[in-house]
Amino acid sequence: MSQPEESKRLLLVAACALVDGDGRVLIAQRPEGKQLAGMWEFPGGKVEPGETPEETVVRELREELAIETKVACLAPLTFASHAYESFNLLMPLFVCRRYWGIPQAQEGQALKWVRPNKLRDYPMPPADEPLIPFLIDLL
Ligand SMILES: Nc1nc2c([nH]c(=O)n2[C@@H]2O[C@H](COP(=O)(O)OP(=O)(O)OP(=O)(O)O)[C@@H](O)[C@H]2O)c(=O)[nH]1
Repeated sequence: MSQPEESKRLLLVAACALVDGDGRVLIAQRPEGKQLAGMWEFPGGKVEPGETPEETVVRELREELAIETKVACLAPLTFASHAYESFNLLMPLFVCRRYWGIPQAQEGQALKWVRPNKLRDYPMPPADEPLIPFLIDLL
């Protein structure tokens, strides 16, 4: 059952477009069993209490992809604001070109490096679609 508008919570999620030397960005496929399973998304996750969104990205890149980066290596690009049925999502999107290690899926998720103008070939959560033109412009 959908919740009335006024009781929807605001969920803060921080996400990152990792960029390689060829100007491609990394997307990851949400595993089966999760909400929005099969959709391709930017690495990231919920901002935990006490964290800055940048710290969330550094942590999530380590947990999901086993790579290291630094807060100083994250540049804010834009944000997504989307009303899902049960929550309102606010998702800053950072760009990261400097990181250490080769991304390897730590949670069984498929990974793909994609040129921004090909992102529309991959089904993404509805919140993500408005982000694509910003990446096309940047890269
Ligand atoms: N990481 C990420 N999350 C996104 C994107 N777009 C988008 O709508 N989301 C939503 O933001 C939330 C991210 O939360 P999450 O990844 O930490 O959580 P999850 O659903 O995997 O749950 P869990 O980690 O608690 O099991 C999900 O509801 C996800 O659908 C995106 O590009 N990247």
